Amino acid sequence: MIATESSLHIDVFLNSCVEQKIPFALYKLPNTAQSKLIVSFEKTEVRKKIDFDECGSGFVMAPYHKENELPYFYKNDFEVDFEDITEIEVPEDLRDLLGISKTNLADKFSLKLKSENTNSDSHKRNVEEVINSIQKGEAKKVVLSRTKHLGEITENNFFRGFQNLSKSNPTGFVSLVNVPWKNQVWLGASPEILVSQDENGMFKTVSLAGTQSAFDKDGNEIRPIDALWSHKEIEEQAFVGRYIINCLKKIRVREFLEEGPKTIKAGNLLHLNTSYTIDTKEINFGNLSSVMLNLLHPTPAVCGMPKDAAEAIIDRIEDYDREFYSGYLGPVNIQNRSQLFVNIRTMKIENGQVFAFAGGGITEDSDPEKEWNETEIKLQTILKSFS
Ligand SMILES: C=C(O[C@H]1C=CC=C(C(=O)O)[C@@H]1O)C(=O)O
Repeated sequence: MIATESSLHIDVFLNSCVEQKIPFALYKLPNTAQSKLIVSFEKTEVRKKIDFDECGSGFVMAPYHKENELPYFYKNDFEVDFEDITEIEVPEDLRDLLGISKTNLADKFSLKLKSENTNSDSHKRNVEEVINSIQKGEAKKVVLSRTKHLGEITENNFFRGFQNLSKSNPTGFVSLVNVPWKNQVWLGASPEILVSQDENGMFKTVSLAGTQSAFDKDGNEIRPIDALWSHKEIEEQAFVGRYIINCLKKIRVREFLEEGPKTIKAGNLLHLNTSYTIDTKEINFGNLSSVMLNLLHPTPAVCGMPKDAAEAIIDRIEDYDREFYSGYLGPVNIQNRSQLFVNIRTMKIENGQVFAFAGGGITEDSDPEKEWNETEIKLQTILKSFS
């Protein structure tokens, strides 16, 4: 695109939106090169229960705790699709709202890493406590997570962070979301579909769990087809699949296509993945996505089994608020498609400080040391944003 009077560098535009507290969501769908930017002109927060038939088109950002907090909804007042461009045409009214300054924008998204070593003791103690609860019969699987203060942003170019993550995660849902009401920006690359429904009424969800590095100890890439999985990981993933099938049983949906488990690559990691596809037209269940969204979230990939017991254990043992981590996010009713992803492999930037999040499924066979290492390699995914 040729730069004109009303065109702006996308990085200048995004940073100005953050400064001026204008809500936006920038995202790239898995296995595509195209990105989309959605900007809402609504300065006050819009929050609602997500029913795909009623909520209109826009972007959804939902927290983990569904009881306390409704999802945020970003109406698509302004939309741009782009692939290689760096300039976007900005309408006059939005330009005025932004008060753009073209100067002083960093060329990088860089981080001053926190110098002190992270102490693994408290997470390992928490893992042990969860294993004890499981041994006492309180639950079968619990996803225990932690947050890590990575450090302070030194050069602030959010678009560069998004581009870096898109490059290192071609198969992920990469997103950069400004949540001005909380003074937070969230950046992540999710490997996990929660619910999606396309223009032909095809519904999809997945069971994703089990984690290993995509590289062997010599740094060579492991082909997904060669990956070996332990009993613990196979069981951990099966819990999620069983839960999805139980949700379908509850609403009497019997016709679905189950594919997997297969090993998939997500950035620097490998996971076990099974997908479930349903033709909503064939079974005459147009609103399946809304019903399933409500039943599925939070799945045992981020919470546990049985759900209520796992939720209570998480609330008791985790010593921080997950906020949007392990919630869900994505476009709704955009080009007749809705695609919501689980908000994992993510970080928040708040007052220039960066906090990343990672969790792992604990079963009675878990080993605290290995669980700690798993959260560390998951955090590596998000560190790829910086350069
Ligand atoms: C909860 C996370 O990952 C989930 C998704 C895939 C594999 C997982 C696991 O192996 O434990 C988790 O269930 C996270 O990355 O923070």
